[in-house]
Amino acid sequence: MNEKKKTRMDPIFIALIAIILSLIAYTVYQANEANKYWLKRGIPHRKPMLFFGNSGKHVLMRQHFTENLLEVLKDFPHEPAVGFYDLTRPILIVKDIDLVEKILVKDFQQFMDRGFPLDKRNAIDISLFTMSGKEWRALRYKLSPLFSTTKLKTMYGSMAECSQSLTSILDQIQEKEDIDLKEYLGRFAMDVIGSCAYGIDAKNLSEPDNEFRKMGKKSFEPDRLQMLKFAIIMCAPKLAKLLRISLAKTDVTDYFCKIIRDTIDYRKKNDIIRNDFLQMFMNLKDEGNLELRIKDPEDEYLQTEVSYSVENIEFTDDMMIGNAFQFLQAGFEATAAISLLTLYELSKNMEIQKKARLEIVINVEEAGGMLTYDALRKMTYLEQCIKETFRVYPPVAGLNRLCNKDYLLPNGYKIQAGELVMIPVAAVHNDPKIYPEPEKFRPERFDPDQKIPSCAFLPFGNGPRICIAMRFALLEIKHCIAKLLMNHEYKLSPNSKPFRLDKKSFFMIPADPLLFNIRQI
Ligand code: HEM
Repeated sequence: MNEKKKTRMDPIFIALIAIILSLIAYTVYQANEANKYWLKRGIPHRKPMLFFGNSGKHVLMRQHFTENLLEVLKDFPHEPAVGFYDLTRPILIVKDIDLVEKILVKDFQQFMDRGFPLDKRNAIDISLFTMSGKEWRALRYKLSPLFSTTKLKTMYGSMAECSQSLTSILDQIQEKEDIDLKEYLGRFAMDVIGSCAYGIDAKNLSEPDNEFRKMGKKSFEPDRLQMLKFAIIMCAPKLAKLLRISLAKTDVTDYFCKIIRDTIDYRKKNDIIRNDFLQMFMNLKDEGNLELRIKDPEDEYLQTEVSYSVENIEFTDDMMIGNAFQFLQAGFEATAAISLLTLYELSKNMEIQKKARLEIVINVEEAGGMLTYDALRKMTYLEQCIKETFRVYPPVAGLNRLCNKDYLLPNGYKIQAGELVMIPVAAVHNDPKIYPEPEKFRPERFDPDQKIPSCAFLPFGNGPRICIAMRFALLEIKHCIAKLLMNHEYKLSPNSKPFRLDKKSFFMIPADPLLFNIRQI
């Protein structure tokens, strides 16, 4: 009886093994074929590994993505564009700054989208960053006024309140005590965005163990599952859609979305109108539609009144929540990282720190002892220090663009419609032809009389898809550093380990805590 059962199972078992082996063989074949893409296109590239392409070390968290790109590009110092495999997905890396300018600015119409495969069923993934085409254009147009000078001046008061809390906490620190500034700057950045964006007192500085801080930190904590999800979304977008894979971490997004929803309800119930990001999203939702004015190229010869056709694009609930969440999240990590790294560089170069402080003190005195918006604007050397930090540690490794129509490069090579292009920011920032001795920290590179080509400095990207909040982020960082340098002197603690990049992080942040000793002035 047992014998009979065994013989009946065998064919099923064999068939199953055959199916699995065929699937493996098919997957290996497909991956192998994918690895021939740049060879067939005649584009210089590094030999890819099966399944891992050229990004294996990064995906396995053994190398930061910025280092990954720099290492590959080192093999091709004279090539303006190089083929790269992000796992199995081919991407054209363009580092020649004239080409970069064409892609990001001059021929933007052909490189308008980021090519992020967006699954609209995941509300939280819908944001200005991931949106494309007409929807992106209409929303970008509506949101840009959020960052006008008038709006920034209004938000400046909230920033000043948060920085006052920060310096009061730092005042309590003893001179010889080692402090990990990253934690304090992270709390400050969260309080600022909570307050400027949503009118919330997030209390990260006063109550460091609160839920807002924990969730904010968690949203950027890299883990292997997140890496895997990202890899599936980028390399197999159809599979990602089928499995409804989202980059969002459910507990984090649930928490922040609840805050956003509760704040909206509270404002509606109590007729509260504020001058912040959330109000703008609420107004758009009330208007119902985003109006898109489309210029008809056929009419351009008329040269007089240009005629527009108008298209209405619905501003959905999901768009409101997704964008509100992205604005909240985008403000957390990168601003704190750059503030920390500016203080790190200024602590390694005490002369630069002294020079920056002198400029701050003079301008504050001229403004009657207050760190006002206008006083801050005059601090050009401080701004140069921050820009140099951005050059050395650009938070975002690459700017992605999707080519939507065949595009001929000056060297005769064609970028095909549907191909992904990436601008490797750190490679541009480390080009010795633009920045001699790029490994050195030199704020003088950004002296007003130094002419740096516009697409040679890209921490916020460039062109119509440049970071919408660039001025806000710069203002926050500059205000924070000015306030800290006004009140304290910063030195690196002898116990601080040398800077080592955190390979697991999305941004360029240190793997070990940078320890400082501070002295009240
Ligand atoms: C130091 C801080 C920041 C850095 C370094 C940074 C960097 C960037 C970069 C590199 C891009 C892509 C640009 C491109 O593709 O050309 C971007 C886009 C974007 N950023 Fe930022 N960002 C920062 C802060 C913020 C903040 C605080 C917000 C929101 C309040 C924000 C909102 C956005 C949005 C919505 C986009 C998409 C813009 C679009 O596609 O139209 N960013 N950012």
